[in-house]
Amino acid sequence: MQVQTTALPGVLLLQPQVFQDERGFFVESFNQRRFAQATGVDVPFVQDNHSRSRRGVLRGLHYQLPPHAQGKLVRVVRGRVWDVVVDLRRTSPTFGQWLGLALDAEQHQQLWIPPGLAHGFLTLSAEADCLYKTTAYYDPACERGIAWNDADLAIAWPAVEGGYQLSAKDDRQPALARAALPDGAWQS
Ligand SMILES: Cc1cn([C@H]2C[C@H](O)[C@@H](COP(=O)(O)OP(=O)(O)O[C@H]3O[C@@H](C)C(=O)[C@@H](O)[C@H]3O)O2)c(=O)[nH]c1=O
Repeated sequence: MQVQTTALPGVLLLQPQVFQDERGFFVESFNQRRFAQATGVDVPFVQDNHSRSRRGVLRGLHYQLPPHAQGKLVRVVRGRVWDVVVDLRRTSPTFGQWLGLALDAEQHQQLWIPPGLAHGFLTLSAEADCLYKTTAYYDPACERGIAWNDADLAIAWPAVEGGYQLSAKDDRQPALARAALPDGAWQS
């Protein structure tokens, strides 16, 4: 597994080894020991999520507050998305900065997002299936969001034919400046 650091501390782009042959491919999509060795992150994952989205669907930007803050290991098994994370860790040198990158089913990349970042994605292909593991259970009471189009963040979402489609909830998320953030640690 190859590990690439990113502009946001702790956010890692992982490239697992893909075994191609005449039948198709094989990949270890998750191996706890290999993941811990490669990233230095040794955390239990407790929930696996799967969402399907049509082109133009934009989900996000989502996070959960402590004590249910989530680390997420994200991959795409069908189609292509543009994935975005925003650093919400007040003590981070990159607080308030965002990172966007493409994830797709062909390349099998995975994005490790530690607790303390908001996450979202835009579907670029006709359909996309996104799978992600989380380090804490879903907790609606701790669920929070930030506006995808917050002018201060100025996220450069790619243009998509037909425009963006959001949930009613994501249509009215607050700007980062008005978002509920903990002062202290994000780790659960
Ligand atoms: C996230 C989640 C949702 N749900 C339910 C609540 C709701 O009725 C339905 C759809 O929820 P949402 O609209 O929040 O789904 P969605 O917009 O796909 O939310 C997800 O977005 C991406 C970007 C993330 O990073 C995830 O952590 C998660 O927040 O599924 C669960 O039961 N468990 C979960 O873990």
